[in-house]
Amino acid sequence: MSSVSPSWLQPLATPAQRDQAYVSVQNVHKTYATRNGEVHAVQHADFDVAEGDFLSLVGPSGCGKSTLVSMVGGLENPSAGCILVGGEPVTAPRRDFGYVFQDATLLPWKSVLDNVLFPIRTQKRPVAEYRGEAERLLRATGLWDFRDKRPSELSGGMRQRVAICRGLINDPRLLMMDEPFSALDAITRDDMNLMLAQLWDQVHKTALFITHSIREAVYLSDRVLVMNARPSRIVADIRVPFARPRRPEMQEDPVFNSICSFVRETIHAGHESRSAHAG
Ligand SMILES: Nc1ncnc2c1ncn2[C@@H]1O[C@H](COP(=O)(O)OP(=O)(O)OP(=O)(O)O)[C@@H](O)[C@H]1O
Repeated sequence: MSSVSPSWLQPLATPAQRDQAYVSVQNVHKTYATRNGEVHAVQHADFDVAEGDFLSLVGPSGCGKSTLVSMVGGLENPSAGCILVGGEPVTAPRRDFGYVFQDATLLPWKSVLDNVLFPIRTQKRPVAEYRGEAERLLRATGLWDFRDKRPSELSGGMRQRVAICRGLINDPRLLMMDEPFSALDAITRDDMNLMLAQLWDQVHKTALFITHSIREAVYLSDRVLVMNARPSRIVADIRVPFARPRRPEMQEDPVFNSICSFVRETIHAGHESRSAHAG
């Protein structure tokens, strides 16, 4: 790697910008007590996310990505440190959050449309008022013609699209997506990436996205945080220098490929230094 930092590589943790942050993760740690002792899942996570940014977390398996995003989403509590979203401490899941997980977990007896509207029903909001939004989302993701189908009649990619529509139906200010495409084949995954990039041009939401695919992270994101293997830390912060709308040709650009190489090398360097420690 060159010793001159490229312009897309940002300094780590810039607290001076904290006032403008929408999501603020402040020196967060998470330790799990297990039968075999303590597991330090996340250590010293300290970063902010501006409103409207699509931010991806990449890093080796087990480095704490899901734990970190679960804490931001109020599904887990930090052992130390604090997380603010919109200036409010996060202590539990919130109505203005949306979630999409690796497994779409759709209700098998409900139609596509009813699955998308399900959070509205559980939150006891007036379903009729959200039908227009459900239609808009289903059209934007190419699912409108399948609105009356059951999940078992859909492909894996279609089920994940339903899960994304469901995550967006209540117009969340923050959407968390934990490896939503990891169970899909490579061709479907490419299609999902194009679909999500186009959807983001319309919805402009703040998003936290976890993926093992470096190219997917760089293609979809405004910003990519690279995490090291445990004890996990954020080791690189990249501002992806491509305007929206994102075009598939972006993936042929030398800068795109330089960023992907940098992320890969950074992750591998963490692995190597850990192996050296272990030895
Ligand atoms: N509920 C839990 N109890 C005990 N340990 C846990 C728990 N949840 C996660 N861990 C541990 O915390 C560490 C971080 O897990 P986490 O799932 O956050 O990593 P990850 O980076 O998302 O992994 P992957 O990429 O494989 O999904 C792992 O060592 C994991 O075994």
